[in-house]
Amino acid sequence: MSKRPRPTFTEQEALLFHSSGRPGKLEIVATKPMATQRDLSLAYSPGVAVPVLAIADDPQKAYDLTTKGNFVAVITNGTAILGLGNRGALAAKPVMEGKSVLFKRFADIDSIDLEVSTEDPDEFINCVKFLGAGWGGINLEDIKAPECFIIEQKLRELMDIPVFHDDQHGTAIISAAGLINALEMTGRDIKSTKLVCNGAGAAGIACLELLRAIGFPPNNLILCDTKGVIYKGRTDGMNQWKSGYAVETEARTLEDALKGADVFYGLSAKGAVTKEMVKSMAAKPIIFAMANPDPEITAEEVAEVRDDAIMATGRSDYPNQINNVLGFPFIFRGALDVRASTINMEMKIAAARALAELAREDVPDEVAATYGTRLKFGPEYIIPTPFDPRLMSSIPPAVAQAAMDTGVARKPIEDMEAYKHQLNARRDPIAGTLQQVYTKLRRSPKRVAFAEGEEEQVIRAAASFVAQGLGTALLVGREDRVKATATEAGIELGDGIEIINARLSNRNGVYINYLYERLQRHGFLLRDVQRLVNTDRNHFASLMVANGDADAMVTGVTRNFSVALEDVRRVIDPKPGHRVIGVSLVVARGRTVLVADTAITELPTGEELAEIAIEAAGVAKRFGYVPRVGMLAFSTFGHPAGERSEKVIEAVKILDQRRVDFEYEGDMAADVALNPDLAAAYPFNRLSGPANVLVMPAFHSASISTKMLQELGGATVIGPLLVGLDRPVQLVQLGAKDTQIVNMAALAAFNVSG
Ligand SMILES: NC(=O)C1=CN([C@@H]2O[C@H](COP(=O)(O)OP(=O)(O)OC[C@H]3O[C@@H](n4cnc5c(N)ncnc54)[C@H](OP(=O)(O)O)[C@@H]3O)[C@@H](O)[C@H]2O)C=CC1
Ligand SMILES: CC(=O)C(=O)O
Ligand SMILES: [Mg+2]
Repeated sequence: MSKRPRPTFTEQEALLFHSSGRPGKLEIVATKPMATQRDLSLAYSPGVAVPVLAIADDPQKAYDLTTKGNFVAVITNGTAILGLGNRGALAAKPVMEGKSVLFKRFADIDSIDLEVSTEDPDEFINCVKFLGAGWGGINLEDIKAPECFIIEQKLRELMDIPVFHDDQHGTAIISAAGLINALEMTGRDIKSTKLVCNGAGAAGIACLELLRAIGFPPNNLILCDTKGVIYKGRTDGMNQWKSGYAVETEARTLEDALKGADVFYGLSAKGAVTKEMVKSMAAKPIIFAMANPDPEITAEEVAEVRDDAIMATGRSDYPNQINNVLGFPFIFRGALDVRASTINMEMKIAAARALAELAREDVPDEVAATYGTRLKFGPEYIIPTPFDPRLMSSIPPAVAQAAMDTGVARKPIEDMEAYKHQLNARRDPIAGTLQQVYTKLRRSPKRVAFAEGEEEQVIRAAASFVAQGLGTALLVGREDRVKATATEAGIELGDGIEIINARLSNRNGVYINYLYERLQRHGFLLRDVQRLVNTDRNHFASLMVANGDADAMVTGVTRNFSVALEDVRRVIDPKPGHRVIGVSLVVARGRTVLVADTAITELPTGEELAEIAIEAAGVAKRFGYVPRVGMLAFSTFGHPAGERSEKVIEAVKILDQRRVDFEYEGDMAADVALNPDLAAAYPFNRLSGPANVLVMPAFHSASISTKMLQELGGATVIGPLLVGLDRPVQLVQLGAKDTQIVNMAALAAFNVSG
């Protein structure tokens, strides 16, 4: 089996990720203006009394007047944190925060984590039942068996919102989906397939419950725990839930049970299965080793002893990730959207079937771009990945439909097609965009020169670039300095990082000749050029790229953008027939737009604005978008008239003449370009939807608007990306942090300007 490169990270990086900036992973943002006295009077007393009385009168109104309908609480007591066991409620908080941000990231669900510090089920139940009315649903998490069964069952009885223990049902749904496909691929029938599940806790028991519900004969399902096989008559380490799955069998150990078995489900702990056991399984065995963070047996170990296995783990860095992240955001999305009172078995089966179905479908272009390759239904692709954008439009409708069919939907969906469109609009596209860049690089790693190689954050970025399998990092700097900084900061300089000292490099002769040729008629003496090559890292790194010694370059941490760009431009020209511009990716409220020119031309002419539009549309295409370019001004279609708008009008005429192959329109104000309701006043507008590329009338408006969006609008801004140079170079902002540098290095290596 082929292995994807592992996006490894160090323990230090994991801690820094969580502690940097605002500690933790979540913040709460107001959705209504809180600016004036009137706003406050409406948000709080006295205005808030009106919705209070409305809800007191009709509790269902809480869905319309509060966050309830889009709000899920992730609740734990920390007794079974991943496969790490009982580590206490507080230690579970990073996992629960993680789950909350995944709800938001994948399904636009707002969520809060709650850590309840008790191991007593009754105390836990009491706590949750009194708190729960304000939420649309409850995701119980990492609570150990058997207490989790008591807690969930009781809360389901007491509450009229979905209470869903994700380790039980989420895992059961995702693994069932993968299994349905693996069975089909290996020509097996559900009625005669023998499955062994190691782990008789929350996840293991629920998985078998779902398998029975989809048609597995109970006698073909063998369950094991730390004491071995759960057979009829066993008394040691038993409870009523395990008893429900006890079978008549001679097998007493996992080793006995796996002899000749078709399927292994691992929901226990790292390393619980040996290669010998895998060897003893039936032909074409199906092995789902799902313990986190490390599986029962690794894909490599299985590959050593079998070449006919279908292998899946809970990890994102190998093919076939069977992890509940594929389910919970989308299952709750569907349940919340019909205001379901519960998540029942029919909804779970519908989710599993929809997920299995999705992996069999042809992968459309947009998804292929996200994966970096066109995956095909087969042993290494039995289940979609969490980044598959189709999950959002296929799982929630299936869950919602099943809720409606079984009478638990309090607000049935009237138009399913319209609902699917709404779901698509809720997706956050930028993560997919960056994911696509990273995936492509992993398949075709590049050599990237990090010009400011002695800076701590640059060394950190280089180490991360290499560890993520994106390529080789060439740190330009003095070896002793780089090493001393790395040691002091606790960064390991492993394979894949090369330190290149400009002064000692054997390429200097070549670089000096190259640069002298370019600069000799621009007032530079040979001595000046020698000094630049030997002592200036931007010149040196640019020369590496220009002479094919590096594929791409990143710089800018220690120098102003314009100064760094000047250095680079001495070495590298614009690509013939292209214009150098800056494009920023602005991500806000689930929408990504490209803004140009955010870096170079101060007051572009009409001709220059047209060229900027062409370059920016090219970048949009490289990212997999179909460009719709809004040529922005303070005017909309000639009103009010003004000198800058005339340039924009001229640019549109030039684009008309050039018959470019993308949609563009203007002059138009930003709100008309982005808001279809406002655009409706101009029926002749040629854009088929809201603009996704905004060409600003001048550098100042581009720079000011993106920076304001970042500071005031909560937008994430990536860039400006330098576009139109003959070689891939990216400049980060002065003082950029390591993650920003890695992103820019990756974007440089990906070569956004094509
Ligand atoms: N991939 C995914 O999406 C998910 C994976 N998981 C993983 O499943 C595992 C169990 O989680 P969960 O069910 O919540 O935990 P629980 O604590 O509820 O259950 C753990 C079960 O595993 C058994 N067990 C532990 N170690 C071994 C071992 N070495 N050999 C055999 N049995 C063992 C325990 O046996 P006993 O009863 O004898 O104590 C118990 O039955 C974890 O590793 C977790 O990360 C869970 C949810 C989702
Ligand atoms: C993924 C998950 O929920 C677990 O391992 O517990
Ligand atoms: Mg869990």
